[in-house]
Amino acid sequence: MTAIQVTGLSKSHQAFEAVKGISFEVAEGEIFALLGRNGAGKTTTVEVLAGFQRAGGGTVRVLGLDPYADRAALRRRTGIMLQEAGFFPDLTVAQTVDTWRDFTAAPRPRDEALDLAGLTGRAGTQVRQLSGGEKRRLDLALALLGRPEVLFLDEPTAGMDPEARRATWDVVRDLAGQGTTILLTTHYLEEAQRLASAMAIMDEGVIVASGGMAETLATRGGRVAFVLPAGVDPGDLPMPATVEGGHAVCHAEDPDLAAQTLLTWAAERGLRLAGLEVRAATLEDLFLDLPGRVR
Ligand SMILES: Nc1ncnc2c1ncn2[C@@H]1O[C@H](COP(=O)(O)OP(=O)(O)OP(=O)(O)O)[C@@H](O)[C@H]1O
Repeated sequence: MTAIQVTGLSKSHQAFEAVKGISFEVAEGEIFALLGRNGAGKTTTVEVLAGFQRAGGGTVRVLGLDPYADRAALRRRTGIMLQEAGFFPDLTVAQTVDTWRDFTAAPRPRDEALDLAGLTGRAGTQVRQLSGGEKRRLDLALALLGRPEVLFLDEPTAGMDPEARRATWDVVRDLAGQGTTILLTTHYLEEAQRLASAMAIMDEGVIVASGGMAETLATRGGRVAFVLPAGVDPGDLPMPATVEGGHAVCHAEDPDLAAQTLLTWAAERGLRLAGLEVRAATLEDLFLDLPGRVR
């Protein structure tokens, strides 16, 4: 079933059209990444989906409801983690969660929410003493309190260290595994690639690429890189290559086959391909290939 449906959505801030007629769907239980450089229109889209702003044009449905007109009904079924959390700095983490629990129907127990967000050891800490990444975790704990069916995460791991980021990925995956639909925005392409099964890349208010993550990347082939052996001219290689910092890079539809061809070619000449790296296309490759280098 479709959990989020966006059809021809547009939204202006005063005279500025931040979102210009975008369409996409997110299936129930799916993790969907909305990507794009600063100012692309991601947060505006999330704010419309969360019912904070009314759609300017087009239609938006979340769990079959209009997020703006039906926001009271949807608030009980959705969770949101926005970029700027408005916490009370003097409250402790536990007090903050308890305050939010009072406003949440059938909330999770405080300890469960803190545990999910990796904040168990910080329950007694004042919010003002939390690091930036810990504040993001507190935000996540609050977004999870109501066991939402749909969760909006706007840059959920910004400022987190690699360990906290990975722990958050596990939480997000577990939630999706339990059927929660998750729409996230992120500037960490590795995060999007690891977590999301579908994505849309926005630029200046429009979607410039979208589709299933694995399918989209599979159509882009991959690359083989190695240290260009001394005395070898890139033109001598059995396939076109670019040279970046002494490394030859060959793009190929089938990178494994390309690596075999290169290794055979090298063996016949008694050459070694040091630092050989074979990999499928990444989301970063996709971004770099987009017109105008969307980032
Ligand atoms: N309240 C507002 N008033 C006027 N312009 C706004 C407002 N909110 C956003 N904008 C503009 O709309 C455009 C889209 O902003 P938005 O926050 O949706 O982008 P984003 O893709 O989320 O960017 P980022 O990655 O930096 O968070 C930007 O050019 C921004 O300056």
